[in-house]
Amino acid sequence: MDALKSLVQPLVGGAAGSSVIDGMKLVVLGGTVETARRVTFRQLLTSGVCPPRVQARRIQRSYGTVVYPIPLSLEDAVGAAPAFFLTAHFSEEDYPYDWLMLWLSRQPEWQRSREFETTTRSSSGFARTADNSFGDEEDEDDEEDEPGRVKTRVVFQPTFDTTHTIFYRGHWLRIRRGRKNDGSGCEVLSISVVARNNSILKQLVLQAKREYEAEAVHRIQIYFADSHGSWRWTDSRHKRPMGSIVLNPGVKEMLLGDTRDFLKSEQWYADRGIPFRRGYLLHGVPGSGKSSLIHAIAGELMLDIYVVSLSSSWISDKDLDAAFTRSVSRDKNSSGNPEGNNNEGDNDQTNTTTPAVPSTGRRRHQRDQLSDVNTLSLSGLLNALDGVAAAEGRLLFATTNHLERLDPALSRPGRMDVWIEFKNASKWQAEALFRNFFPSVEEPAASCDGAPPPGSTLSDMDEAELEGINIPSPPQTPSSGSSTLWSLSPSFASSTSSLPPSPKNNSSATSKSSKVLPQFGANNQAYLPPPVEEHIASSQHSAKPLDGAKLALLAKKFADAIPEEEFSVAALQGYLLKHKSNPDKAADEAAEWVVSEREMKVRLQVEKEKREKEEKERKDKKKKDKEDEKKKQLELEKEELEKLKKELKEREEKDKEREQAAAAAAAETEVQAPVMEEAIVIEVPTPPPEPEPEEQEPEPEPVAAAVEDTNSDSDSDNEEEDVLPELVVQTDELVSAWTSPPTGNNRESGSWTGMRVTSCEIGSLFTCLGSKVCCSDFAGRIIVLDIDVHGAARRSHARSIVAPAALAWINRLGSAIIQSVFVIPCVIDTDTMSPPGWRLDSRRRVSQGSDGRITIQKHKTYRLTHIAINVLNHFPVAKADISFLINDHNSTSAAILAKDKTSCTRRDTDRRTTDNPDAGFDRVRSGDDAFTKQKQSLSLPSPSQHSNSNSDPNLIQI
Ligand SMILES: Nc1ncnc2c1ncn2[C@@H]1O[C@H](COP(=O)(O)OP(=O)(O)OP(=O)(O)O)[C@@H](O)[C@H]1O
Repeated sequence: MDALKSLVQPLVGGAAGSSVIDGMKLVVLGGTVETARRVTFRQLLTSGVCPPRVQARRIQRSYGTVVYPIPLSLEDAVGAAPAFFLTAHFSEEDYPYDWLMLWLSRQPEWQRSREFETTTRSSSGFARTADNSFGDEEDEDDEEDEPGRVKTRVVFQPTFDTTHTIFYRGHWLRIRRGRKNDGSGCEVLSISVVARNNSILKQLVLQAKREYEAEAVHRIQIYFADSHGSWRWTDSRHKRPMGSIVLNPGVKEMLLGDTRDFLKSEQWYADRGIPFRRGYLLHGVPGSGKSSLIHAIAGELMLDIYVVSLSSSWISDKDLDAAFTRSVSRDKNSSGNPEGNNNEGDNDQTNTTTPAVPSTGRRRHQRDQLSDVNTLSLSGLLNALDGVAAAEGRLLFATTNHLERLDPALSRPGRMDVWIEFKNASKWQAEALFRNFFPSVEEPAASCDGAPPPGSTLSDMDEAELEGINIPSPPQTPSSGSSTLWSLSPSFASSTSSLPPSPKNNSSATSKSSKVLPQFGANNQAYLPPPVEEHIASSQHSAKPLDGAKLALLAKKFADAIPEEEFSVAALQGYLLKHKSNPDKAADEAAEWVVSEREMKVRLQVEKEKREKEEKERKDKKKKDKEDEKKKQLELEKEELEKLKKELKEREEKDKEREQAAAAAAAETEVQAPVMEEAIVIEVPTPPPEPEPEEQEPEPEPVAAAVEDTNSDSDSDNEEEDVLPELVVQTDELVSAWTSPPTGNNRESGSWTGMRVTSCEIGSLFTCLGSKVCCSDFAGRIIVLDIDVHGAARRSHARSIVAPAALAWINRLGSAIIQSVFVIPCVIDTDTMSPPGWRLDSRRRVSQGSDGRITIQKHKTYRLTHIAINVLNHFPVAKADISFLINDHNSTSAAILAKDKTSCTRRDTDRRTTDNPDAGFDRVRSGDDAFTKQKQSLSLPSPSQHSNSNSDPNLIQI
């Protein structure tokens, strides 16, 4: 200390120096004590006496509590300086960030930052109002005077991760802008201060909030419900003065009185157990001021507007309910930030009296994809309006143009307490509108600055907190301070977005136009100025203020010309806007406008009717054409059916004759070849046979016997089918199986396309095939439709229904491109055999080997036999092209019948043994007596006759 004294003494000298020395003593002493304390503390931490977290907490406690969530890390705790600071962090996802940014933007230290960036972020409140903003140098003068011009203001702000020091109320604040480390990129403002407690930070936040609100007090914030059930800030609008709304006398006053009374009556409602909600239903013609009135009332009551558009594509019961139950209160205990947002839980320390404008960050952090399905139900809407969880303390305005379409449940008292009808403009309204529209020298133009109601004061608490703080313009709060104005309107957005230039703007425009500009030639003496040309005179953008008498006269003239309740106020406003610089013209031409509007209305009506008529005619014609086509199709099908029936009948008769002839022939040859008679039966397939006992097989007789059995007994086949596995396939698979390209060398023989259909309504089968399968897919193929007809259906059914239906389908496909189609309806005698659905018969295989041979494998030969017969007789199939793998005795008949074409193989699985796999194969040679006789008895058509061979009544060949 003496050394220090000796150093300082010469500098300060004498008695004056002693006080300085004392001060320095104090500093050195304080520094020593603090250093000792820190060293001790660090030792405590590093010694591991307690875990770091606990230590950090202890440090936090020992250094005082923080107001806002402060991630006081261990590093902070052991670091040199941060341990002395109280630090508050403000995320851009929360409103205080905006308040503070606005406040900071007004601080000279902030503006003097040597490292700064610029932004034109106009959506955030601070950017609109920041003092350190600048515009285009050249335009600066004009900015004030050009209403409606979109001003692009550029705002200075210090860059990220730089620290700034600002002096505030006797404290140095260390302020740093940074980003969150959680990957969100969210901006964070950190304010640190050396202080004994957090009150200085509290005061700072409150002041920033007040200033922010003072900026926002002349505006209304508009929020829209988004698809996540949250409120999304959409816009901030100037308040609309109540005086600019022209409604029949008393309506506005009543509504305003009612809303004000409601807002004051929370206790009254609570005492009586009535939900503290009030609903207003504004209904009537479009453009009559419903949305405008809501806007004006919101401004008057200092409330924000939350809009739910029921026609949104995404809206669902859940979303609506979520939106309606969000806290959107202006209550001072609420942040105004809808609860349940991303930043839920972050802001329980904030207090607010007005909702603030969310920053771009909040919009940036949008969640999942939007759904685009409107699933809102009436019950969902009713529930949202006054369900158990429905929000209280809100005014709900619903607007509609079609009252009659509303469900009575929706509009009943309790949900919609006050109904107001909006009509087209009366003469009285027309006059008032005219008066409102044009400025008068006597009346000041309607102000839209939304001056706060007198008497609104700061709350006591806030006053106490803010004692001594200089607040530029005190914000206004609603008297009740706890309500929100809601608009349930499909049209609010559109109507509010097209607000006309406000009277304020008009007046400022007027003042600009009336500004005295330097007049060239004003001092001319020799020549008088030429008169202003008419088109120049008429190009003025705003009218000169009129004196009261003239305005009254013009307004009356205008109103006289406007018919009672024929035009909407919006329409009148549109007309007046056209003449906004010329009130005389507006009044004079009103009658003319009415006439032209009427004419246009008539014209539009006529056009509309014409359009509707044409549309109706077109629809009728389309309907009629469709019906005709359907009728035609039905007739065609009916004709075809008739034709087929007739053909079938003829065939049956022929068959009968042939049967009789065959029977006679069989009787004749009974002794020599009893088999023949049996073979005849093959012509008319009947339910499959019971396989003959093995021992009967080798005899020539069993061939016929087996065939006979095929016709007489179907039950055994059914059992067999039941046992055999079936492959279930989807329709598409089936279709693709049908349409898969032919394989191998099949130019001569054609390729086979086989399908077995079970348990399917025949009509739908063909419809399905017709729609799914392209005709060309069948080109060059031999198609076999092997259709099992189930249950009670019998052969006759198969013939009369299935065959014609198939034929009709085949006709539609276009037989030209198809080599041949065989339809083999067969009868199966059970109802329950197959489960419903499409099935591909896995037991049947039609395949073609690499050598071009077609192999058909099937367990029921009688049908196969017929296929074989027809194939062999109708196609120039090369010898040995077709072989049949048949596992029962009837294969013989196929083999025999095919014999003149090829050396057919019959494999009798029953007789095959492991030792000799070929044991079951008999070779039936051409020229066999048995074969010849069978062939004769079947009267099979020769290959040359294939185009019109109808020998088998169960085979329909195209
Ligand atoms: N009664 C009125 N007083 C003042 N201006 C009105 C009135 N009615 C309509 N307007 C003007 O007409 C325009 C449309 O009005 P607004 O959107 O409020 O009508 P709306 O009844 O809500 O129509 P919609 O039912 O089609 O939504 C606004 O620009 C508004 O200024």
